[in-house]
Amino acid sequence: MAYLDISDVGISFTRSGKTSEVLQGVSLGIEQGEYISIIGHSGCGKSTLLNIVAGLLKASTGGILLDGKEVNSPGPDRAVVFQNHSLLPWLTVRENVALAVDKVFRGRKSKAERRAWIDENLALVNMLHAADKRPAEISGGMKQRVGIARALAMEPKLLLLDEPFGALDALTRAHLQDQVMEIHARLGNTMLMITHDVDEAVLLSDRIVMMTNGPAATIGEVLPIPLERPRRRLELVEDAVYTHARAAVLEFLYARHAAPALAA
Ligand SMILES: Nc1ncnc2c1ncn2[C@@H]1O[C@H](COP(=O)(O)OP(=O)(O)OP(=O)(O)O)[C@@H](O)[C@H]1O
Repeated sequence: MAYLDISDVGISFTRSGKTSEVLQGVSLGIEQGEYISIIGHSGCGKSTLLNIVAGLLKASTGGILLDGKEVNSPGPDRAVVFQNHSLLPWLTVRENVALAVDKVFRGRKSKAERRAWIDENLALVNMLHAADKRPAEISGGMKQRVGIARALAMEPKLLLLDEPFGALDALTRAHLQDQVMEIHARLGNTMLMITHDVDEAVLLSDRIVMMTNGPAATIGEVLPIPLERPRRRLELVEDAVYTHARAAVLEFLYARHAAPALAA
C-alpha cells in the first residue's frame, strides 16, 4: 500500500436542501518522499481534497490512510501551509513557530531543545535573522517562509501546501520555489501541493495530478515528470522533457478539460 493512500474519495455538500457532489471516486497513492502537485480549474475541488487529507473535512465516501493509519481528524502528522500565511500578528516569528513546536514536542523535547529546533527550522528557510520580528514587520514572501518553517518544525509525515506561493510576486515566488526544492532534496518530505501555475507544477513535481471539472470532479490524468534533480529553472526552459510536460498539462486544462466558461 502507498504511504498516502487516497481511496475512492467522494464528498457532497448540502446547502438549503440542495446537495451538490463536489468530488467523486478520487483514488491516488503517494509514495514517501514524493512531490505531488494537484492542478485543475478553479472550483473543481482541489482545496476540498486537500482539506479531506488534512482531516478538516470528512469524505462522504471512501477513505484515506497515511502510513497505514486512517485519517479522520486533523493531526500533527499532516501540516498545512495556506496561501495566506495565517501567522498570529501579536506574536513574533519565533513565537509563531514555537506555538506549533510546543504543541507537538512538549514532553519529548526540553525547552532548550525546542528553542534550538525552532531556530534550526527558521534557519532552513533563511528567516532566523527575523526571529524577533512580528508578521507586520516582514514581507509577504517572508511570512510564507515562516509558515513553511512552522509546518516543517512539526516534522509532519506529509506536508500539505494549498497554493503556497499564490499571493506572491513572480520573483519572490521563484525564489521560494527554489527554496522548497532545496528543502525537499535535503529532508525528503512527502509533499502534496495545490497550484494553478503550470510551470510551478512541472518544475517542482515528481507527478502532476490533473483534475477534471466539477461537479463530481475526479482525477483525469496523472503525469509523471521524469526530470532529474536538482532542477534549475534556467536550464529547463529549453529542455524537451520540460516543454513536453508543460504542453501536456496545458493541453489537458485548455483543450480536453477547458473550464466551462472557456469552452463556451
Ligand atoms: N463547506 C462547503 N460547503 C458547501 N460547498 C462547498 C464547501 N466547500 C467547498 N464547497 C464547494 O465545492 C466546490 C469546490 O471548492 P474548492 O474550494 O475545493 O475548489 P478549488 O478547486 O480549490 O478552487 P480554487 O482553485 O478556486 O481555489 C466549490 O463549488 C465550492 O463552492
